[in-house]
Amino acid sequence: MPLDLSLYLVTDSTPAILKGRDLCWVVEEALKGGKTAGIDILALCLLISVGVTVVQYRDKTNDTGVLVETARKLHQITQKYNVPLLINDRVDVAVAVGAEGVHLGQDDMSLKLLPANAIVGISASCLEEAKKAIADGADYLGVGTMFATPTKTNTKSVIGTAGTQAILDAISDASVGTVSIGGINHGNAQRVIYQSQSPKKGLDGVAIVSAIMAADDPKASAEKFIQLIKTPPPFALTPKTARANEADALVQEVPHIVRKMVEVHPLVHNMINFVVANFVANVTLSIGASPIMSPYGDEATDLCQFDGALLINMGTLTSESVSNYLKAIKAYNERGNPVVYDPVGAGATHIRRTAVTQLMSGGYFDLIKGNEGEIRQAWGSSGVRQRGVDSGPSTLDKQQKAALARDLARRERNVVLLTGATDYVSDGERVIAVDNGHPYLGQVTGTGCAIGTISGCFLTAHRSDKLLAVLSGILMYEIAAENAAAKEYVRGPGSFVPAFLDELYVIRTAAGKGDDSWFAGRAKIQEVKL
Ligand SMILES: Cc1ncc(COP(=O)(O)OP(=O)(O)O)c(N)n1
Ligand SMILES: Cc1ncsc1CCOP(=O)(O)O
Repeated sequence: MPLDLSLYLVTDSTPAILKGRDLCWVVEEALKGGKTAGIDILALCLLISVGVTVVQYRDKTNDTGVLVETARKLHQITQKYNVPLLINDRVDVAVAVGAEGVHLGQDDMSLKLLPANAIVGISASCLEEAKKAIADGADYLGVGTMFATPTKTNTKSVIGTAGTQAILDAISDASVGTVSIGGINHGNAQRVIYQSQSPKKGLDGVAIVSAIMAADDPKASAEKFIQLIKTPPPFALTPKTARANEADALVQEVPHIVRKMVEVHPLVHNMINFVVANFVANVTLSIGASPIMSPYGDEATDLCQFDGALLINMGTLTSESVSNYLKAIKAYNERGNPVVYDPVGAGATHIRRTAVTQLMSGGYFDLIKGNEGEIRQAWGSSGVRQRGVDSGPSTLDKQQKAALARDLARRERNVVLLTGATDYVSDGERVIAVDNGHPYLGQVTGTGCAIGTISGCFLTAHRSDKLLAVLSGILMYEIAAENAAAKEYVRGPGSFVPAFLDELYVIRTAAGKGDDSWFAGRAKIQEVKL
């Protein structure tokens, strides 16, 4: 029997999950997936999996007699679908019913009783456990716990996608299979797979308990998982046809996108550091959008209903910030609204480095924006040490910066903006270098943070091409800075700030009237070919 780990169902017999339904009925529904009645189920499921591909019978409460009886019934069902049945913890039960194998924890029963061809899965929550499981002969690893879950509260550790990726990376030479388990649902399954991917090894599937076993329609739930797993999410935007000069093509669109943003008048929910909040609110108003500052995660449930963007800027992190951010990210992700992440000072302290990992494995960011040190930290480079929030001396040349932005965007299926004298923005396919702006921007606190908020405004207004949205925001912003710095009364950062707000307002007013002259010939952008 083939071992396809793509959609791995772990059963649960507790009343809260089964809700009065028969365990075998739920499992059979999940095995059927979307198979149409009337078609020869066996023939069909051999051709294409549309339901779960492995079943693990996991029952922590019943006695051995019930376990054997239930396992036998389940086995009759799984055999119809040519899907392996594995038994959790109990090698003796697996042997008694002739199940295809077992799933064991690190300290569970010995394998001696099992036939040689039995499938053996072993749980692994860290690298040492993964290595031990491989040495013990595991065919696959149950890697987790991915996210905290009420289904199993006695988990050893919650490792997220970053922890999973580290394990996969370290065992990339082993031919062992891997599934992730813990808190996986329709909203995060794709992200779990692509964020956990290491360069040489990725997950073979996801293991699910409640999102199928407790679903009102287990068949539909399994089918939806299969769809999500089998169709990789697109990059933030893959250009439909490669264009000879991507930068020229994008430039033509920018004034329309700025007009659109002004018309939409987006709301941005800022979870932003207190140093820059006032300035960023004024910048947002000047471009014709609407800011709200709220560090309180529970408010996101209401605020995300306005279909604006969320900005997470961790410039003044506190002990409560991360849990508040995670609540807000979840609310916006579930609603499908844009989320921008500015990992300010990401490499400065151990706490910030940990926060980056927690946040990046806890949700999806449409845009990650930061200086070189921050983007390297988000990528997971070791040894990034920022002095405060500054990037520190650059260690990368232009091509390397462009490649870093592209690779992070490619991995995260999003857009990455690496800021500096030249900005690099990438959606994993295209990389555009932007040379607009003025050195005064580097002399005023908050000018970098405001780009996160501005990007949120543009991502809200223009959702079909995230790279173009972010690029339009940067160009509006940096051209306004150039215009402000050119005023004869601007002599330094102090006089620059009011002039800058004015120039943002001037562009916004022109765009609102359909006048694009502010943009003609001003963009200094080029595509970076890697
Ligand atoms: C596929 C898969 N992965 C991990 C587990 C957890 O197993 P274990 O650590 O033994 O915990 P219990 O399931 O015994 O609570 C699993 N069951 N399946
Ligand atoms: C058995 C197990 N092992 C680690 S988490 C978990 C339960 C996963 O349940 P759910 O898919 O409902 O989060």
